[in-house]
Amino acid sequence: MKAEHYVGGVFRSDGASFPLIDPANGAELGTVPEATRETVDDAVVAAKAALKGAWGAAGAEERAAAMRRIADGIQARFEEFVEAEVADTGRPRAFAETVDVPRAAGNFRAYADLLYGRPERAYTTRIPGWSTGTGEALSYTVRRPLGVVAIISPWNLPLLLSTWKIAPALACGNTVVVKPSEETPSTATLLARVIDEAGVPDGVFNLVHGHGAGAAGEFLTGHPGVDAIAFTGESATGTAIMRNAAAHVTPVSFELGGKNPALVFADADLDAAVDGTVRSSFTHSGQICLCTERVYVERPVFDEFVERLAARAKELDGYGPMISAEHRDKVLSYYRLAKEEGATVVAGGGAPTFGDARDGGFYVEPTVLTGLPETARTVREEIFGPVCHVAPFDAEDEAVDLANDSPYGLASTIWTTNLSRAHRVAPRIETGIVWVNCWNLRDLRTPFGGVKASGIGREGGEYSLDFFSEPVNVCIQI
Ligand SMILES: NC(=O)c1ccc[n+]([C@@H]2O[C@H](COP(=O)([O-])OP(=O)(O)OC[C@H]3O[C@@H](n4cnc5c(N)ncnc54)[C@H](O)[C@@H]3O)[C@@H](O)[C@H]2O)c1
Ligand SMILES: O=C/C=C/C=C(\O)C(=O)O
Repeated sequence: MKAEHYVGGVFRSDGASFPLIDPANGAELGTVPEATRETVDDAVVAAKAALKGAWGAAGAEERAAAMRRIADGIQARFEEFVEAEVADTGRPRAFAETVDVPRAAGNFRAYADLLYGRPERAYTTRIPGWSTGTGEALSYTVRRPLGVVAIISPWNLPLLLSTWKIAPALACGNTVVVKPSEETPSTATLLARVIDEAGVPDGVFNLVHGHGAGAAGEFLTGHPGVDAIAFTGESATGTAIMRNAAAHVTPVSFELGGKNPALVFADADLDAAVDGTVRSSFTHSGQICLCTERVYVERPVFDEFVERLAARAKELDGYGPMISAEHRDKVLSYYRLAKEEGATVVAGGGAPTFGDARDGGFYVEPTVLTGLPETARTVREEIFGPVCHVAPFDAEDEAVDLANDSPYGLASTIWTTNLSRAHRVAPRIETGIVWVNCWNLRDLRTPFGGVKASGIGREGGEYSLDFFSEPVNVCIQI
């Protein structure tokens, strides 16, 4: 798979290039072109021009039809997408087959359906006898595209998370310039092929590859021609982008980091809670922003929960690597820090050896820790690996306080069979998403996003359409 830029309907690979590394064995997969300031500028200019062309004039039905063709195109190249995502990330094949690729196609279908259901999202209000001016008026609201949207995505769910923004942006009639993570350029390049083949007008979808700080990401988010920025990634990167965007007061939608808590009450179905926490802490080797890194367990079931979770963590096999040597080193540095901070390592805590090609890859062991104070860096900072710290609690209020004592607020999970408790506790947790007796169960129409350092705004269903379009009120005096 050769990574290429796609600008104004043309594939090109100008700029210096950098190597793409297979995280499963450390081998070089190919090279990626690094977009220059000129490449980014060309992309923004092409996107701006496309707003004035056929795409700008297209009705909702036409845009929805184009998005369905894109979904069909992803489906038609299903195998290629799976292979590209597996090669870039080292993730288990089944994960790409059941999550990444179907969800990417699903993102385009979901927003095509939403769009077609309510074509122009126009609301009409006539309120007799009410006006701050003179006489009566008819007001109606039209939704206008924002213009050129910059989409910056991370490496952990490359295709899923970029299409989660591309689809609603296109649904609302915007044009986009996408910069995927430098670690995972391949499925974005394939998507450009699909969009090219789907007959979407030139310049509507543009793709530039490259790094973030001081490079393509920064050139794009600081570009005066960009009308909005949708970003998923680390909270610190969000700060840098916001600073850059401030120069042009560019609106942002941010999905950032987390340090997600799970609360296990003594009345929980313990089998389900253990099973759920194995999934929530270790799926994709903990490299999902929604993964649990803090588990609080009511004291009567604490010992049994820890013992069972640790046993399951030790049995895990077939898991994927960290995305890069650098990220592997970061996660291992937290494993060491945890020990220095006084943790008891009840499972994992190091890097595995396999005796095969994987030893050249970037693997770490699924790890369960206990015994740390809440002030420990290991308990406060996002690690983004297959690791959780488990601590006991004695009362419901204490559990809520522990969950909320974090700079982050993305997702949480409550395990209880007490219905009243579930409803009582859920709204008190300061996270954008609260799951009860489940994890990562996603209805694409629901609001998705975080509070505190975990993000700004919500995406999903109508919430995405609200971000990616601008309500304009038209008032006519009668
Ligand atoms: N809240 C969510 O929905 C969500 C989802 C997935 C991942 N994440 C978070 O993403 C992080 C992991 O992903 P990552 O390591 O790729 O994140 P990252 O912030 O390092 O990079 C994300 C993207 O931003 C670009 N970038 C980096 N610096 C930039 C800059 N100064 N200006 C413009 N662009 C820049 C990168 O090139 C990449 O494309 C974790 O913190 C995780 O929690 C959040
Ligand atoms: O990494 C963070 C985001 C995850 C989102 C999903 O898994 C999803 O939207 O299904």
